[in-house]
Amino acid sequence: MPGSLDGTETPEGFKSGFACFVGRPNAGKSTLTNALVGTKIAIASAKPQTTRHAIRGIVNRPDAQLVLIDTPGLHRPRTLLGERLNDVVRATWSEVDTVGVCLPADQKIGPGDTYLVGELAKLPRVPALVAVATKSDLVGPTRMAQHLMAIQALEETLGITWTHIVPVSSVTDDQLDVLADTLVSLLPDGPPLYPGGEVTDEPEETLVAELIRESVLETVRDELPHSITVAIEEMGLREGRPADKPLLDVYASMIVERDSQKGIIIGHRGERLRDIGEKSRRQIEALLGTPVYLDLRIKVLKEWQRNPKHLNRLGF
Ligand SMILES: Nc1nc2c(ncn2[C@@H]2O[C@H](COP(=O)(O)OP(=O)(O)OP(=O)(O)O)[C@@H](O)[C@H]2O)c(=O)[nH]1
Repeated sequence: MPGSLDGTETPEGFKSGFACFVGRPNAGKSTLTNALVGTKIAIASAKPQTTRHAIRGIVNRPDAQLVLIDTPGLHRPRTLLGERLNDVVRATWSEVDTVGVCLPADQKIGPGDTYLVGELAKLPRVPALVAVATKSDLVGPTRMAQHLMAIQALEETLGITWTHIVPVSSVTDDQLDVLADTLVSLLPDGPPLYPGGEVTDEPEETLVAELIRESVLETVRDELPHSITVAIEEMGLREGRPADKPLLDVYASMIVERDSQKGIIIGHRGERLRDIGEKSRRQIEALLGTPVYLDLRIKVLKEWQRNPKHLNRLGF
């Protein structure tokens, strides 16, 4: 008996399953996820390694439901955080039906890419691999042809098989439909895994923390390395408000490693901190559709990336 979506029967031949995009930092994974899902969920930014959580977007079509998981990048592990992230990545890879390996067309295939694909090849159960030549708008046909040949050549050097190789651009919407069809074709038959129009099953607190982190990175640009994380201390609707005038209280901490970084975030006379707070608040309101009171603080947790106690508290 097929499952039902909004009370209607699942059509014959309906497909559903999971996919994730992998690739070096800045390969265009988040942008591609957003372009396919059509809602901003994963966090895209010009800075590498902004995606730390497995954020899912759902592509709902009349013939299929494709659940996209946005994993953090695989690192050559140097810190405990790096190792934990790699475990998360491998666990995700083992659960999906297909992995889209994003190889940006404006960059030569490098050691980072071969390392990544090599790691995929080592999994006990290798998912269907689709090579996605991202950012096709940035190159001409000659460069694209070279790139596609280099991608093809990985089959022999790494002992893998691409089920498909698809060039796409998330910016000009080039071939996104082809990619969606390709990924859907690799899913098993089955009813929708998530009924209704949900686009994410990530807890709201995680999304809110990611939005704040994005605002910080946008505001401080190149002055702050990636040693910042955001923790939601408390989040809830304020009691005693009339039902038509809800207010969401959010108490959040931005966690940095050094006092000097705290100064960078605060800025001259606290201007930056105010900017970050304002930007974050507007984004959270847009995401959740509720007015927000945001209490944003900065904490210095020395060397949090290396300390297991801190990592556990932060959910890594
Ligand atoms: N021209 C062009 N730029 C793109 C395209 N896709 C992504 N970008 C840009 O490339 C940069 C990185 O994109 P992201 O989607 O954040 O990359 P990512 O792979 O998720 O990056 P990490 O989170 O660091 O792993 C951003 O500045 C995007 O705007 C594309 O199709 N064309």
